[in-house]
Amino acid sequence: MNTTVGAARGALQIISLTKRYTTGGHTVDALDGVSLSVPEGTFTAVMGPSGSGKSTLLHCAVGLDRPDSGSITVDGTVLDGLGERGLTEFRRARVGFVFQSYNLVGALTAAQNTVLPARLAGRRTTREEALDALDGVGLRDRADHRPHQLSGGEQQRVAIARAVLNRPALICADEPTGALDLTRGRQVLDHLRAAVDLHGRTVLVVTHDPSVAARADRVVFMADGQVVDGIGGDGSGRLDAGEIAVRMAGLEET
Ligand SMILES: Nc1ncnc2c1ncn2[C@@H]1O[C@H](COP(=O)(O)OP(=O)(O)OP(=O)(O)O)[C@@H](O)[C@H]1O
Repeated sequence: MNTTVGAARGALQIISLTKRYTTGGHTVDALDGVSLSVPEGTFTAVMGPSGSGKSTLLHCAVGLDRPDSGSITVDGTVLDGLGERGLTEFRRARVGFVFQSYNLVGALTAAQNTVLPARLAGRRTTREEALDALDGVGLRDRADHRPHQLSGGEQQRVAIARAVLNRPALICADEPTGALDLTRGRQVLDHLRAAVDLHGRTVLVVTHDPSVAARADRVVFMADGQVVDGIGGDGSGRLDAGEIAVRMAGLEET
């Protein structure tokens, strides 16, 4: 089944993506014909049972992994034919990461980490720019701290400042609040929301948490490597965490 959710044009367009893993004679269709369009300036959450293909989808969308077939376009850049070097340049210039496994460089200060992707992409940056970005996540006074001197939540906020400063076409987050307490998790979501509402960024978040998904404009549900359901995205206002939890429970039962 191919399911297309959302508008025809967008910051991210995924068409008929497939990805199969074969390990020790065992085959898994991690992505089984996923089509998804994420409009610019929106916040989309991806939910689904464990093993449904969420991380694989996110990794393919940002060029960290390659699908077996299908097409991915991010803000006009078609990833399909890009070589390793092209993909690396694409990631540096066009995507902001808030991933647990793609975190801050330990030897650099918060300010240096914040401007790192922009510098790697060849853009000149100033300390003032870094301080402004850190100010946006309430961490201006921590600019000269190194990651080990920051809490987990503060590190996530530096990752968000970094993601926003680089002006990427797409900000992707994998369980951005997973390791955080309620208050810090809420702050991280406030900052991601502000990146969309104040800076017009496009955000894609994978989460298991209905209250996190409820902060999105739209929730896309996956099961068995396919997009099987969606909620929101029609501009009708706040999503309801209870409704999201009910849909998730339905997927986990099947
Ligand atoms: N490198 C790999 N080798 C073999 N199988 C893999 C690999 N990566 C993922 N898979 C399999 O592909 C399927 C989808 O995995 P994926 O990590 O995308 O799911 P997920 O929805 O993100 O799960 P979770 O919520 O548990 O993180 C799973 O069955 C998983 O075991």
